[in-house]
Amino acid sequence: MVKIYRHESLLGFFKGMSFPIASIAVVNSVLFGVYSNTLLVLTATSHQERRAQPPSYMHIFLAGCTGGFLQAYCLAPFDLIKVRLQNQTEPRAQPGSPPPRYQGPVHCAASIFREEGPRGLFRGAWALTLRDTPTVGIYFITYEGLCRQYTPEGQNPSSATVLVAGGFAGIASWVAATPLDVIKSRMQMDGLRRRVYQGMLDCMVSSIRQEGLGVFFRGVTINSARAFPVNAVTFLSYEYLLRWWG
Ligand SMILES: CN(C)C(=N)NCCC[C@H](N)C(=O)O
Repeated sequence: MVKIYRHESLLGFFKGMSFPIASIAVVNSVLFGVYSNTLLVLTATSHQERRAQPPSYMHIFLAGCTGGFLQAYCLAPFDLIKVRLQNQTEPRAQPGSPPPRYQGPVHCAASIFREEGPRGLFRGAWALTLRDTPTVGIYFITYEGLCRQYTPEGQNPSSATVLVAGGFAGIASWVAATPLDVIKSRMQMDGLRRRVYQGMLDCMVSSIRQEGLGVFFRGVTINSARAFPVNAVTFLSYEYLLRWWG
């Protein structure tokens, strides 16, 4: 934090934020929409009926994985732009210094499109899909498991339970996702100047060789600290919106 502040001032902490904000509504709608509808197909029970007839953990996991798989494709271009902007560490343009490579999210998207073609916007999408498919399954299983544990049978979970279960679901899924998150971000940065990795496996092997197994847990603390409040609020909104409109 001190280094970012010294090098890039307060603005450094907000780098690449506009795109995630623009994408978050779309990506979460796809995730929760696909999850709910897959569960509906698998169990033939609506959200309201699910408290009386809880779905099995296998159905919850499968519905979560389906949601994770489909959301990864919507997320891929937004996530790529965020990673490219966050890794651009030149200080803000000063008089006389050359402008940064990407001048903002739209310029970044246009440059990738021009230089690498439409497929360039999906660089790292495979790693993202592998990261999100199982870990979103874990996300929903943790949430449901904790809610059931702390809610009397047949009742809706209280707001406090939803907040805590949502927060821990976020942490559990991010702990599981961090190894592939590291690889995904390296694949997304690869090709910016020259290609370093032959593919995902090569990226994993050379990362372990150069930095040891600890590389797979880089960023896990900050990911978890962010995951708790974000996912507590996400699940609270989801539960309340479904109760009002369901
Ligand atoms: C890659 N992982 C861990 C997940 N996709 N988890 C489920 C949703 C996470 C939530 N949108 C968040 O940004 O924390």
